[in-house]
Amino acid sequence: MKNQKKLIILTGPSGVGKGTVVKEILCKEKNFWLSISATTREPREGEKDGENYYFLNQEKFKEMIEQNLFLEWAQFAGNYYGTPLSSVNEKIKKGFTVLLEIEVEGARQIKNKFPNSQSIFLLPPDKEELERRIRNRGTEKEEAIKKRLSRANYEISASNEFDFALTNHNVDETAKKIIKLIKT
Ligand SMILES: Nc1nc2c(ncn2[C@@H]2O[C@H](COP(=O)(O)OP(=O)(O)O)[C@@H](O)[C@H]2O)c(=O)[nH]1
Ligand SMILES: Nc1ncnc2c1ncn2[C@@H]1O[C@H](COP(=O)(O)OP(=O)(O)O)[C@@H](O)[C@H]1O
Repeated sequence: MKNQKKLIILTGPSGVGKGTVVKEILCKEKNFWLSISATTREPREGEKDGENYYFLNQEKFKEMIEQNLFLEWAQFAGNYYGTPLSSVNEKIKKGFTVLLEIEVEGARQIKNKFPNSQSIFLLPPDKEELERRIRNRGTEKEEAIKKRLSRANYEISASNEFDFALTNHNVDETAKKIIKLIKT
């Protein structure tokens, strides 16, 4: 992968608004492409295989790890998540700016492998707002919410490891700021 500047990492705690902001960015920028990750977590209502994620069982996920088919992978809140290598390579070759919406461990792996990639950490306005956003989203059971919130402290404390840290107050403004960072 030569043009690593076209590889953008968007990270930050669960519920901060990564997915929402990425959607807004993709609406505004037609030359950007969001990598579709593989995961062992159960699909949420309305999520489609091959669209939101590739939903795999653990056996298949581990097989892919052994075959070196992931650019990075990590465990998060009891499940595996990973970025499939081949589609990212293909899109970069075609000239797309590739976005990876991933948690902190995977973000570190990408930073180490591709020093020219750009990394952006999204922060919540405060902890109470983060919890409100996760709860109001209404997609998780209490146990999964607790796991995500307890992980959030650790993730937020890693925010200074990344190239930029932005507070996600407003979706449209955050999307615009990220596009500007990527393009300058
Ligand atoms: N390392 C890594 N993390 C991922 C990947 N795909 C998604 N994630 C992250 O895994 C975490 C959990 O994702 P998800 O279960 O969809 O929950 P949500 O963040 O609460 O919407 C989030 O921080 C995602 O950004 C991936 O391919 N690799
Ligand atoms: N700037 C914002 N202000 C208020 N609510 C937001 C904002 N960004 C995202 N949200 C809401 O917060 C919840 C979590 O957002 P989501 O994009 O799923 O987060 P993540 O992908 O980081 O887990 C969603 O219900 C979303 O609509």
